[in-house]
Amino acid sequence: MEFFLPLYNFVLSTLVVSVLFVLWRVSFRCWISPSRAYQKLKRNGFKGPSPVFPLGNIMDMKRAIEEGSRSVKSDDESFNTVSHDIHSTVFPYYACWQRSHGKVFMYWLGTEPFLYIADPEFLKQMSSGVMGKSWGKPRVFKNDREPMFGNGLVMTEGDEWVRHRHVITPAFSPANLKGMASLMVESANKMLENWTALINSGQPEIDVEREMISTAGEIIAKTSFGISHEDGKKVFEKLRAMQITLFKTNRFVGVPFNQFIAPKQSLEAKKLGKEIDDLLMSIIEDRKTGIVVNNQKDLLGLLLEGNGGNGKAGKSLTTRELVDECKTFFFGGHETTALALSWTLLLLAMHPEWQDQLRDEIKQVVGDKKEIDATMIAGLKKMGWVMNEVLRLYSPAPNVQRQALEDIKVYDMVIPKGTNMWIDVVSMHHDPALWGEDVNQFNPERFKEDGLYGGCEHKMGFLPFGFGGRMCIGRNLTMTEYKIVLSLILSKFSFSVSPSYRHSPSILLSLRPSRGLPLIVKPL
Ligand code: HEM
Repeated sequence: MEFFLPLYNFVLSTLVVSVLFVLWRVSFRCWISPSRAYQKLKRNGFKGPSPVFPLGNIMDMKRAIEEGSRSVKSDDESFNTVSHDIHSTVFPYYACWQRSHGKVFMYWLGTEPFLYIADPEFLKQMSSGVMGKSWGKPRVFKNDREPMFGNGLVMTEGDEWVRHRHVITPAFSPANLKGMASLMVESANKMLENWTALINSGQPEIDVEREMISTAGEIIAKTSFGISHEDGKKVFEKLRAMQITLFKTNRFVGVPFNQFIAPKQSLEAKKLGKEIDDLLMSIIEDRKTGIVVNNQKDLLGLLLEGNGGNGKAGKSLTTRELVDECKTFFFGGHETTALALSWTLLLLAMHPEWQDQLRDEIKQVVGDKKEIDATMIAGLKKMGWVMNEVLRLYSPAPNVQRQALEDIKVYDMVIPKGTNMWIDVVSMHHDPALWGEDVNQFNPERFKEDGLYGGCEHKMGFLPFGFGGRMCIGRNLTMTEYKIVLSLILSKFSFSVSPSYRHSPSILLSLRPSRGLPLIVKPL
């Protein structure tokens, strides 16, 4: 017995030390480190709602959402009137905190500090002198969205981001986008044939949001990695399933060990992520080895050409990186564009005079040619104003995020390294101080004289595609797709708001009509 005593003591003390170590790590991550960050932000003059450990302000946010939905019953009159004054509907907690703390304050998602910004001048001061590569992306979202974006462009940082952006940018050149236009026309025409069949069968009410998501999904899958073969279709379906798994659940982002709150969903997302990676990996390998002889001008083809072209180490992307970029294009690209088109159809349905104006413009630009092509895009000026006005009122990307990778000085305050930033685009786009008293009216003409900023009082007040070096890489692709799809729709159909439409914009990563967008569609 005495022989075993030293071994027993050793095992026991190792166990105690290990437990103490784990406890220390947990309390450092969950308590000590956030408390230090809290004190530092407070010392620097940043105020905000008081957080409660370990949920931060999450319960306040949930309460504000519940109160908002309780105050609007489904048969409520307010559903039948469409108000574009949406900030307090989609972000009730920020609207409430703004009233007490102004346009810059701090709040907490679990144990993660966030600096909320809805003041364009503060944003300008904060970002001047910080290069694209010096911004981080909130770690808490990187972990959470890993199965969707992997280490693709949206999430990379530092020199890695520079390398990815440098390799990918040429794929989005105007010449390459022109090559993709025919894929867009093809998918849009397929959708419109389907509409004609529905209308002929006596169903003039069409949920245009569902239609746009599916068509834009097909377009982005074609333009990213080619959907023409069966594998492409499978990827597309799995990518959609993963998005729904990740964003339709209550996951307490920012709360330590939150993966154990919805373990089934976390595992499901991981499983889907792995299946998508395997499918994309085999598509890429087939292209690389020439098994699929492909002269399609999709983004993957262009990136592979780029890779083969210079072949320099560090100037190309590995197969793993290409997989992540294909996923990033899909998620970053299809829903945002589809929502821009869906909200446009709603606003045009409410303003038939703008449908007429755009139809006249399309007739002038397309002339006696049979159909729109990429060379005509630039001529559709009024359509450009409409697109900007829709992106202002219903910005599909309702926020932009950053993380400070080093201390950042703004006026006499310091934003400490590690602080996350949440830039509230919806608030700035609906701020009467920036846009005037008609801020909540649909008025595309505000972009007539000032095509870039729509007469906004501050150049950082209109940010549908973000800002600085990290601005959206797909904005020209979106513009091309938007104008092609909208021109084809307007040339063949007119539309009005269905009596069954209920106006309920809400956030599910992007800003979407949560009860669909039924319109009554008529052939011209
Ligand atoms: C209406 C359509 C779109 C909207 C509103 C939109 C909006 C945005 C926003 C707000 C950002 C963040 C910018 C920042 O952090 O400053 C972004 C980044 C990005 N977008 Fe888009 N986007 C759209 C379409 C697309 C498309 C079609 C693609 C690709 C095919 C795409 C790919 C990306 C990528 C890869 C990034 C990350 C860029 C980087 O960090 O360097 N987006 N987008």
